[in-house]
Amino acid sequence: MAATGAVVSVTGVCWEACFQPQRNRRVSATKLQSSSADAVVGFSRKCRVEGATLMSSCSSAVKPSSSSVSSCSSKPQQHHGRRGRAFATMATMAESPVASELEKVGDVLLEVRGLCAVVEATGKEILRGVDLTVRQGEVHAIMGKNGSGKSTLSKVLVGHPDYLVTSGTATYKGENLFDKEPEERSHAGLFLSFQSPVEIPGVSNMDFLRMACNARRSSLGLPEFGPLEFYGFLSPKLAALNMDPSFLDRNVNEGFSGGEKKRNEILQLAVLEADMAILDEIDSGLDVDALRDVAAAVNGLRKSDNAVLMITHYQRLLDYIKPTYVHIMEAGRIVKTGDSSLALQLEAGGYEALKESA
Ligand SMILES: Nc1ncnc2c1ncn2[C@@H]1O[C@H](COP(=O)(O)OP(=O)(O)OP(=O)(O)O)[C@@H](O)[C@H]1O
Repeated sequence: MAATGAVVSVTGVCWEACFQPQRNRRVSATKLQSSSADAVVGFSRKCRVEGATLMSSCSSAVKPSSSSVSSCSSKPQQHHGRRGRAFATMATMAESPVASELEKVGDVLLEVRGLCAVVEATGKEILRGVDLTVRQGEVHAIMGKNGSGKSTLSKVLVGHPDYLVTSGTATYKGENLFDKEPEERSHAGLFLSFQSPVEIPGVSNMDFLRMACNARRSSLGLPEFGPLEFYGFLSPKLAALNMDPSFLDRNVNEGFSGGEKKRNEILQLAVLEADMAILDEIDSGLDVDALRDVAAAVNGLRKSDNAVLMITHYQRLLDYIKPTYVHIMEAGRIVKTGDSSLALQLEAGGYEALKESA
């Protein structure tokens, strides 16, 4: 199933369509039904080859800005032209776990230290020493002015091919995240909901979701769902998001409105078994009802052993999904961390007010 882009985004395969939408514009349903293992392996091989090539050619090309205030080294550590996406377990979308359960201090799920990354093609430095620790049961909100590097951080974590990590570390579940192919990151339970979800013509939403779900289940040693069984599994999730079943027959995101695409991203999140969901501006483009539905769905997925990292510009999302921590990102690094009051302070006075209070 190489699905082509579709399933790759979940298993590592769909990645290709997501990040090279022009090249992968046409993904046939037939292709989706072919062996996903072949697709994933083939894709991984391709990435490794590209990675090796890019690594060698980039070592001289990458020259972080001398005006940068970062302590990032200029030597790329690893090419991250690999992708992956995953999602978190969804027992029910209706109810959040009890607060006391979530308030327990969980194990560290993701630990990022001194992460620096550049645009692979130009060497432009974007991430300049990000430090971040996410524990199980936590919700982290990352806020920051436009262009501060929030989306880049999320994409580097899942292995977007546009970026090179030049220094720093990211440990996920105790293992080096950057040692993993994107699909391995996905299988390990890392999921990214895109800020601008791509359309995948030729691939029905139902096929995409089922293949993504089954790829994840296989990686967990669980039996795959047949079409009918999957529909039974999917229906309540669809209902919880107030999505019409007709969306399942349409091609992935094709012709969807901005808000429908966001709901569809969360539907993907809901059918996948992930441990860490990175949600990049899931609130953008949503009307008030859709925001409430999407937030309820995310809350319903929260468990004591998973975590959410949300990128947002607005308090309105945090009214629904309460963050454990709020981080402010500026010029490629996290410059301030606090509790939910930090977002309220930001809402009231803007970024200048935060600087004054620093
Ligand atoms: N592939 C790329 N090629 C060139 N520049 C890039 C690339 N990716 C990111 N950038 C630049 O890096 C900076 C950070 O981008 P990023 O999308 O991470 O910001 P952001 O904080 O998510 O912004 P916003 O709030 O507007 O979504 C921007 O100046 C952007 O133009």
